Amino acid sequence: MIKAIGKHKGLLLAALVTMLVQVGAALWQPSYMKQILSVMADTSLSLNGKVDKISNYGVALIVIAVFGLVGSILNTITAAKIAQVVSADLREMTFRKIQTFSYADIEKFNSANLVVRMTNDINQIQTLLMMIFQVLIRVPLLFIGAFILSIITLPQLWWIIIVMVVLIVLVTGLAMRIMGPHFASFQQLMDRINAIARDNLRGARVVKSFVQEKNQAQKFDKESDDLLQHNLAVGYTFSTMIPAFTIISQLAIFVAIVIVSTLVTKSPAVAQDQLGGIMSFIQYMMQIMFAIIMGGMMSMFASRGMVSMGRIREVLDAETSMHFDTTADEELDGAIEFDHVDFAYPNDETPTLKDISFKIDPGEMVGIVGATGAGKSTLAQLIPRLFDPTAGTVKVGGKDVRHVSQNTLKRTISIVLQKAILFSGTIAGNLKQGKPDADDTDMNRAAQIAQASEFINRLPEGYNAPVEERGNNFSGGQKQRLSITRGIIKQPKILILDDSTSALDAHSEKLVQDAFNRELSATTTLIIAQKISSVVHADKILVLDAGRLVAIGNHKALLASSEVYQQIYATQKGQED
Ligand SMILES: Nc1ncnc2c1ncn2[C@@H]1O[C@H](COP(=O)(O)OP(=O)(O)OP(=O)(O)O)[C@@H](O)[C@H]1O
Repeated sequence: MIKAIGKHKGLLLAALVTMLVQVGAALWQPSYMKQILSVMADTSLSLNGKVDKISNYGVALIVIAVFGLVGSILNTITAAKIAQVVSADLREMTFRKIQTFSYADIEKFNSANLVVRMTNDINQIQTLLMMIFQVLIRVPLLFIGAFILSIITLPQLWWIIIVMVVLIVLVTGLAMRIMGPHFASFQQLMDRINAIARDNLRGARVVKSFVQEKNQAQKFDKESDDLLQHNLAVGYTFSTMIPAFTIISQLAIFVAIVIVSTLVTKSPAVAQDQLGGIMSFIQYMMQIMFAIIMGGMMSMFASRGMVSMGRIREVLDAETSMHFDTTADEELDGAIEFDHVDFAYPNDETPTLKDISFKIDPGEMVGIVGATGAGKSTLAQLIPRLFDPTAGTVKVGGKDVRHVSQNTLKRTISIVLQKAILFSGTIAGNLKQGKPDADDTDMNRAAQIAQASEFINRLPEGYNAPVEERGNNFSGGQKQRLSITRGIIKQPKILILDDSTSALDAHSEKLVQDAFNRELSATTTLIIAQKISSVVHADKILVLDAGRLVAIGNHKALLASSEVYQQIYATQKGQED
């Protein structure tokens, strides 16, 4: 953060200078008030003499006030600018950092939580920065300046200032103690509220079809009411704090006036000076009170801002759990090898994969089957290094994936995930995520294999057709075909299809498979499938059961030897019949 602020030295200086002008003007004004009142009470001056002097002081007062006003406006503008540019820098730094996170890092933080950090937490920091550059230096300067000047103005009343300061500090301290814990809860509640809202909106179709609106609303209301309670507690404390300050200051003013009147009555000789002084004294008292209140407010925003700053620092300082070798990019073949691989998800104690070993030769078509939750997707995600195994090694082209460059892995492997995720933009934009320099020929070739060209060509804008947020303007099957197109466009050596034809009808699925056999015969293809019919022709089938590889072989061999495979086959056959 200091680095981010340090980049804007010119603005920092401007904020400082304008703040000093503002404080100077505020502290200077009361002394002129004192002069004006002293002139009025001066019996030795003629009326004309008094008018002349008062006019001069009046002009000086106006000039100082104008300086103060201009200083204040410019300070607000510069403070706002610093707060905005620094928070924009922080937001961009945070986003860039998140882009370097591995899949495991994102899981660890949780994506809703990261969104809150990039929005709400950055806003809190922006407010804090604005406060810092408007009041941080102003508060102590104003406090010390007004304190000294008030005592110089009416030395007899020093103790009133001390008593007032002690009382205000006590009230402010008490209020902070009451409000502090509520601030600490704000951010956690915001995380929870955001997570509910995000899940609800993302899963809008599920919510509607299961008529879950009421449940969702109740869940949301509970968290929102919690937040309300904390907000109310802060509000109530705040609303008692302000009248308490008013009472303290009015009492102090009252006592000061009573004492000055008594002094004046007792010794009229000093009346002129005392009377002039009381006005300035009251103004300084107000400034002291203002400084303490501003200090209190500042510490309130600071406590919220510091929590947010801590949360942003956590992201910026996070060591990514995955480091890629900086070795030169290389050409790897499509061989895959798992050697005694164990894997447990972050924050999960029980391993999802246990002691998995197998070899796949380049160009083979391999099926992976197993009951739901057996670990098929997890196994596939270790090949492109979305996660690292907790034990054992995963090799691609004969090399441990931890010792090849990220670019090499990206070029060699494509994974088409179970859930077809498209980004808003155009079809071409989405396909180019697979190969940035893809031309029309590349797109056409890939789309034909994935059986997507038929519906893309029917769209008036073809490859430039718009894709809405999360690809919502396409059907499930179309989204899957577009994802497959994106996966094969770069002609990878290894293609992993994680249940990626599940939304296609049997005929379309057959067309995709035939096209794969024809066009991608040199590509190692891993097909994770729910249906055995999707992998019967595979060279090999891996059978997973509760995280273990229980059998490996072709369909015929497995039917003869694997009990788990026989069971799956029997259930599915029953369903088909
Ligand atoms: N991101 C994750 N964090 C923690 N646990 C996970 C995560 N993803 C999956 N799991 C757990 O790992 C196990 C294996 O999940 P996986 O998705 O690999 O199974 P699968 O065989 O592909 O299932 P399906 O056929 O239903 O897709 C499951 O018990 C699941 O709960």
